[in-house]
Amino acid sequence: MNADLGSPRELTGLQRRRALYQPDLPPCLEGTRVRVELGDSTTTIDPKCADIVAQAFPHTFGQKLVHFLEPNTMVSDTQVIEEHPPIRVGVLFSGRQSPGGHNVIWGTYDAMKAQNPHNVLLGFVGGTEGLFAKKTLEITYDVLSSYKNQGGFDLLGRTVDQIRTTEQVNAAMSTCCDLNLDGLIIIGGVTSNSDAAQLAETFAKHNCKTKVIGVPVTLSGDLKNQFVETTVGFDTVCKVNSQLISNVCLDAVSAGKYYYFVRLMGGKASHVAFECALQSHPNMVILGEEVALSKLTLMEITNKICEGVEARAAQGKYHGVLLIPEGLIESIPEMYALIQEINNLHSNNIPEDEIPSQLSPWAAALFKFLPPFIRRELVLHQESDNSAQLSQIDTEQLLAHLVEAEINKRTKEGNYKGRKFSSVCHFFGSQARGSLPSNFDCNYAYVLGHICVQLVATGLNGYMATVTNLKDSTNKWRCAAVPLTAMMSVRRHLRGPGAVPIGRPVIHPSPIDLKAESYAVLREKASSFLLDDFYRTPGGIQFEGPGADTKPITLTIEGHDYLGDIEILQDYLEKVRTILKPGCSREILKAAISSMASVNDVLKVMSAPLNAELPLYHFN
Ligand SMILES: O=P(O)(O)OC[C@H]1O[C@](O)(CO)[C@@H](O)[C@@H]1O
Repeated sequence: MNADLGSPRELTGLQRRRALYQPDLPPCLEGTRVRVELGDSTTTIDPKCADIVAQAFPHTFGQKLVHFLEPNTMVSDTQVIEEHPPIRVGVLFSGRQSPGGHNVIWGTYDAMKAQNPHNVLLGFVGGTEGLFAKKTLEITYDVLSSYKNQGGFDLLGRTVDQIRTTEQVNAAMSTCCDLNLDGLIIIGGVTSNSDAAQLAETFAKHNCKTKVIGVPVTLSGDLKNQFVETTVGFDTVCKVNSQLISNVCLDAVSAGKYYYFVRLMGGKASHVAFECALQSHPNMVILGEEVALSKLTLMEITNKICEGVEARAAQGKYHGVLLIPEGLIESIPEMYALIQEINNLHSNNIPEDEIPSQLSPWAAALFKFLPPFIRRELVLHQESDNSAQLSQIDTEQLLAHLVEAEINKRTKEGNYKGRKFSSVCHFFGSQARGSLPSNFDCNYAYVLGHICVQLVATGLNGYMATVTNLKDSTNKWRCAAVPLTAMMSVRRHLRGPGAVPIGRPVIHPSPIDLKAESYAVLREKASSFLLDDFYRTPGGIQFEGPGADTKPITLTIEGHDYLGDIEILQDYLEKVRTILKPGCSREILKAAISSMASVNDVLKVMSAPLNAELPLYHFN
């Protein structure tokens, strides 16, 4: 563990200014008389798995949904927390670094101190290992001061995102009992929240008083379902990556000689690559979900890219930008089968260097076909969820290598008459993960921290803190909590009616919905993206001024009551265009903004449409 964790740090001017930013709270969380309503009982996200989940979680399955009420709502069946006896809560970063994580802790701290100044918040230093080893740091005003609205997870750090074995669960339980904790807040993605559910169940079974609450924090944006609209960190990571991608696009078109192959972090699902494509308009993006659906082979993907290269060469263009998600490699059917074999060998404790010789003849042939660097990366030890280490597999280099070989072949055969193909490869991962969080992530995380405290105070166990209506301004956000078991399912062997569920219930990463409106928007633009160099420059994250409160494009598009009606959008856009002239004065801008339904409507209009770019407006 790093000895510097949690120490006060010297902040730059920008960091100091960010530390002063005060996230907004929705009305339902303001004041000390927060009202909580219990709603319908839950089953699971996949009704076919309900029995299995119920059996695995007899103490925590089927609990009710929880809503936080607006201060003036008249409802009879509500719980108003009048008195707040002092509570003790522990918090840890279980998942991977994601911008905004610190604000969950800040929100928790503020809510606890508002309830009762004697409340105690303990942070576990070093994530799960700190939890097992009872290594804590008391969170105080001073400790927090240099971490508010800041990137990283370095207030507490993290180790392995895993609380799963009996030994680990028992260690966590004895820590919570010894420290007399009323609540344990686990910050992380699908894996961490699945483990949180297991811990909640075990604590309930053993009458341990600690209530376990999960918080959806992961840059991957894949903890997404009917209850969770997005995760903390996704917005920031997409904004930072989109800026980097757009820089690379401008570089590519300036020199006119390279193809940039950019792989983006984001786990198994392609949400980050998808959102970044909508924000920066690269020439091509290949989503893992599309490849899995069409069962495209490695060679078919290579040919698809080569066709794009040829089409651009026919227009005299020898540059381009291609985005791929890190999970693409696992979506390619033959690679998936190979990776599964490797995973099985790992599970049987076969050492990395012996894996190649133990593969089936079919898998061995594919393995041999791959370039040596990919072979080395494929056999690396597994992630905590026993899957391949996607961040370590240079799929962008593999594709660049295969495309080059194919273009050379076509050139020799006389089928490609353009210039030589050249590529530059990048992996954009931790560059974005460590960023200062956007206002959206700062607010979202801070609000989630507040919700966690109310859940612990209400005595709820095995819940995830959630916020919906995120596409709107903070004062319209709806705060809630959902039993973790309601998000669980069991993977099936085969698709179709004969499918047999296998494995233990967990919260699975959600793939991109290829029937969603946002995906239709992307596909509609695909040929223009490919040929027209329709690059978009969203710029760096804006912390103040117009643009500071923009939301992820996918989140806004899927907010149907807003963007579903394209005519309303165009109407707004027209209004903005006529009222705001480039370089207009601050007064006109203010008047224009207040004449709109809300500031957010204006900002959404300015940020969301793909085909209707607005000029930049400057304050005079
Ligand atoms: O930082 P680590 O431990 O290498 O983890 C990397 C993984 O974590 C994530 O950032 C989030 O799950 C993935 O996108 C990535 O593959």
